[in-house]
Amino acid sequence: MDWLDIPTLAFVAQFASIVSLAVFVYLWRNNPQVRAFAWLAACSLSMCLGIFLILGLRFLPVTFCILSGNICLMYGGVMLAHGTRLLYLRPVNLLYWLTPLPMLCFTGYFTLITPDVSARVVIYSATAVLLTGYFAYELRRPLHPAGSNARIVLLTVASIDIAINLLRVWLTLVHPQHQGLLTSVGSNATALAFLNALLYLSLLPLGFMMLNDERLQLHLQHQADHDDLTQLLSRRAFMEQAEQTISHALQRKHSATLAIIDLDWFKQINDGYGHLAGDYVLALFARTLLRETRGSPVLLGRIGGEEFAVLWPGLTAKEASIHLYRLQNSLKSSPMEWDGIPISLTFSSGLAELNDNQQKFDTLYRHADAQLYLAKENGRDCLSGV
Ligand SMILES: Nc1nc2c(ncn2[C@@H]2O[C@H](COP(=O)(O)OP(=O)(O)OP(=O)(O)O)[C@@H](O)[C@H]2O)c(=O)[nH]1
Repeated sequence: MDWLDIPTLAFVAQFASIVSLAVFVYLWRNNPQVRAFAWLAACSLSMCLGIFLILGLRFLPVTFCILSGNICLMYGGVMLAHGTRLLYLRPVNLLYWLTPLPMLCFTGYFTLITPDVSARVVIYSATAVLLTGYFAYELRRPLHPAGSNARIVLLTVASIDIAINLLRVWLTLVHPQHQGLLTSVGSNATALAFLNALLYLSLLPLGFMMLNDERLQLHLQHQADHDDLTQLLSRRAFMEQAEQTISHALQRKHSATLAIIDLDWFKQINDGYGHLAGDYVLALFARTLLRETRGSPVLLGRIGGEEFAVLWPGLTAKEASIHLYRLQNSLKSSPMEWDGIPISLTFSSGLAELNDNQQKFDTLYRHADAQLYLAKENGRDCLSGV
């Protein structure tokens, strides 16, 4: 079969390793360590296959050039995927690492298959400039405090990398070599490829340092934003996030509903069964609240001792009340137990909906609070403001 030659096999192997990597990373996307190792494993795999297939042809200078070029592209990909995740403290957007894949495949194809040596060098150098430029562009976003030194290092490396690759493109265009598939390119261009690969390799320890740093930051941030007992948002975090959610809803002209929930006669639970029982009831109530509000985007917080807040972006008060009635029914149909003794628990809630008079979180909150007061006045175990 004519088409099944060594370079095609090399390209297919490289492509397959990238696809399997994509699947692997996607399946394990919640584990940053796995993502990093998956990238490295895929890099090593494609390097090994490349070495195996190309060394067989005994054209060392070109092997050297292709390997270093691919190393630089792969590590560019690693930094692109992990650099953004590490630096901006937000989950990896699939597009971040899918974007460079076609570029990497395209480059893989041209580095291994096209018969024009100069074209190969120009194409993969230009791709490297694109990747690095994209990565440097991503660095414009604010970093978490521990990342600012890393940002300087990364920007410096990215600038050097872009300069090296532009130089390679220029050198190759000035001294083009239109020869066979595996013929040596100019030694200057090869040396620059090696330099580039070294540059990216030096970034690896930095990448791992940042990975650990990010995990620590995320852990601390989670602790600061969540209430220990219920694992819901703390009052401060809820207020901050609710304000943002409200301004987004206003921009998009969506509705939003805030409910403040207060457990009824909670002091009696503490007095009757002890503080530990009170804690248990609070934690269990939070879990039930989570369960009964699942299915729609929602912000949940514990904003006081036995006071909770729920913000539903996109829902009217009537729609939001359906969740609260469900919660009420759930508490009644399966009462909590402490030491085998059933504890009946009810709550009162005040709701406020975003409308022409209530355009700010503050007013929404005050209105919901006033409604809660009415609910308590009306004998508790009811909703007000629907
Ligand atoms: N166990 C426990 N109790 C808490 C916690 N935070 C606040 N409390 C108690 O919650 C009780 C709230 O009592 P009150 O404000 O009188 O309210 P209530 O008894 O629920 O009465 P109403 O709200 O009027 O229905 C107080 O006894 C607080 O000590 C907590 O984290 N754990």
